Amino acid sequence: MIIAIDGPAASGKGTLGKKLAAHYGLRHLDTGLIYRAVAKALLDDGRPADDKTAAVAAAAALDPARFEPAALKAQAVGEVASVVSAIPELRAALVAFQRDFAATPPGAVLDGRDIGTVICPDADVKIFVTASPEVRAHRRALEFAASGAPMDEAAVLADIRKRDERDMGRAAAPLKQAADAHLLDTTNMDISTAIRAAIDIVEASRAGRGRD
Ligand SMILES: Nc1ncnc2c1ncn2[C@@H]1O[C@H](COP(=O)(O)OP(=O)(O)OP(=O)(O)O)[C@@H](O)[C@H]1O
Ligand SMILES: Nc1ccn([C@@H]2O[C@H](COP(=O)(O)O)[C@@H](O)[C@H]2O)c(=O)n1
Repeated sequence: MIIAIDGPAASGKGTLGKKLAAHYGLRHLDTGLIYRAVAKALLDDGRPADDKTAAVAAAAALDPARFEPAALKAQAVGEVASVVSAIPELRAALVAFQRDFAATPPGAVLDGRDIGTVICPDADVKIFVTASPEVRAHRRALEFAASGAPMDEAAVLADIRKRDERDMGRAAAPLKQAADAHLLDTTNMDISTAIRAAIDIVEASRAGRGRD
């Protein structure tokens, strides 16, 4: 089974992706980490975020087994990731890895921005998870504070709005809900309610097409 989860920044994609993968015994790929790793490579090398050649070279050198999520989750890395991810050549260079991951038994949950629309258009289940920008900013600010790197919530909200706009407005694989994706708005749901709702979506989809 392949489950595609897309949605805007800090909407809860990774949280749901991890839980669904554990629940169904699938592998999980947070595809945002890939774009963040390319962004970090450019930052470390002092390259501009729109350096196409350096971005494609960084993609070719990536080793997901060596990703350090804590460093990649920094706000500054996310900001550059949302610029670098608009480069069509970079996106093209990353397609095969993501599709191979999805196709490897026993199946996978991938979360990102273009999973249901571009990477896995034939996914068994597609979920588009969202929440209001204010709620997402609040959750992310709590997360930054808990990690020991507190950030002003208004600044987090501004960053989220800017990233959403870039991700939805770019020409290459923009963030949008696939026509056959189930919308999950978690604005008024706590984590356990959101997970239950996501499992209900998967179960309803499986029942609809005969369990696999
Ligand atoms: N329904 C929820 N209620 C409360 N907090 C939540 C909920 N869903 C996720 N969170 C929290 O919100 C924060 C962002 O969630 P998460 O990292 O899963 O989002 P994301 O969409 O994967 O983010 P990114 O865009 O960076 O990939 C985390 O701290 C997570 O614990
Ligand atoms: N499939 C994807 C995943 C991510 N991006 C870009 O990377 C940025 C960081 O992603 P997070 O999920 O970790 O927030 C994001 O803002 C996107 O620009 C992408 O384009 N496609």
